[in-house]
Amino acid sequence: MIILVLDNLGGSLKKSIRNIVGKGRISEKDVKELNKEIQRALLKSDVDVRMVKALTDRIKKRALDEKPPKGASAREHIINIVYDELVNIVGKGTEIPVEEQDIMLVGLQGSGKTTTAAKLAYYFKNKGLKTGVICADTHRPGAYSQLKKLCGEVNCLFYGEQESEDAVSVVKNGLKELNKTEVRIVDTAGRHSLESDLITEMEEIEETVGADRTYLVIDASIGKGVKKQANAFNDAIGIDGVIITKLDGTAKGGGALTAVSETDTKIAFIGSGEKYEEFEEFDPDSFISRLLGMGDIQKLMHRAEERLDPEDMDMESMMKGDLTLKDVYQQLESITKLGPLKQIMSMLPTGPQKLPDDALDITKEKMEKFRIIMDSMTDEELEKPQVIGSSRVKRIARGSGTSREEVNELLKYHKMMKKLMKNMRGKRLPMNKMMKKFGR
Ligand SMILES: Nc1nc2c(ncn2[C@@H]2O[C@H](COP(=O)(O)OP(=O)(O)OP(=O)(O)O)[C@@H](O)[C@H]2O)c(=O)[nH]1
Repeated sequence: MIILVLDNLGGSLKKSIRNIVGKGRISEKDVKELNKEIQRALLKSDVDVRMVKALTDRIKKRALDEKPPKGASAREHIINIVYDELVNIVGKGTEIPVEEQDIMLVGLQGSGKTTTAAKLAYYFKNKGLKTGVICADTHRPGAYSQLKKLCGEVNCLFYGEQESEDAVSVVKNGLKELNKTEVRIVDTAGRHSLESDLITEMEEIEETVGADRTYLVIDASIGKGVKKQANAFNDAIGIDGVIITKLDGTAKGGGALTAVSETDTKIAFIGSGEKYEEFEEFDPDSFISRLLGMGDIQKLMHRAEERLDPEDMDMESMMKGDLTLKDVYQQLESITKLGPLKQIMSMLPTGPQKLPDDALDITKEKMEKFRIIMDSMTDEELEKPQVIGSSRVKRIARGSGTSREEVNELLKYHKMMKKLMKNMRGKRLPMNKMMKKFGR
């Protein structure tokens, strides 16, 4: 799952959007306030200042000039505008062709190219294409063995020449050697700055490979210097897309966004860990939907369809009547089938309440424990958990061989779910309508 590039943006933006309620038309003051939040958050995330200014100017102009479409509230209208403009920056869905191709990876030293080469190989191998990787990094001593080892783990072909200093010749030989593969990935040497001899070598490799796709690999935490770098790579060999790595770190991500905008390309993939599986296609839609707090409903629904029997997830009944502990247990059980509860919650448009992080950390073992605890409860307690005071907690813990903390934890879930359901009920919308309303 994507870690938000613009984590900073999420909370504050949601808050200002939430403030625009019940209005037919957006005021200049509303836009100003919203734009201030957007600017503050984006600048904190290291997005280029001119880019931020241009974005918020466009948002302001459109918000004040354009009339909300018929039937849409001012709030929906502004969400759409912000959404559109953010999509304009990160790029609309990038298509990753699943076909025979030569790929070249370039980037600054340590940006994660070598790791990404293996991740890409794994990605295409999983799509059923025969994949090979060529190590054209003849500068860094450890590059050859690092890539060879990674290719072994991913189980794809590898070509490299440990002793060679001539990257262009290695690439030529590698392409010949791997001519039976369908996807060939060339990992090049990292540039720590843009030395002219390395630029020349990169141009020569690009000519030799005749790459169908050249990806600029960027460390997510890269700051303002990215603009110059991205332009230099783009001028030298032309960039078709950006791969952002290390999104699992304390990434701000603004630098990467600037690179995308500067080179007029799109984010193709994102990497969020050292392992080769921690890599996925960039999905701007879900990224921005969640950023705006609209809930990634489509994804959730899709997953629900994939993994659940329809009767497993009866959201409407969850919202009716009083929740018993048995209901909570059943719902927790079906919801956890969808994925980690925390993730699910982040996808649902549940409104302003914030759930404690640890409360969402629910595992199979925990579910088993809850079941045991509930076995020690009377029918009355199961139907009306509010009757359970501290002496009953003690008794239930003793009876079930668990601790009082564990019993209280189950009761905490009950309270939390009840609150959540109440909140949804407050919207007076049946779930399916709500999905439509928030889904895109
Ligand atoms: N946490 C995390 N670490 C990553 C990710 N991608 C790469 N790394 C780590 O970043 C470090 C540098 O990655 P490399 O793949 O060696 O980088 P490189 O660009 O090939 O390096 P040079 O060849 O020196 O230019 C390694 O320790 C990787 O394990 C990622 O998505 N998340």
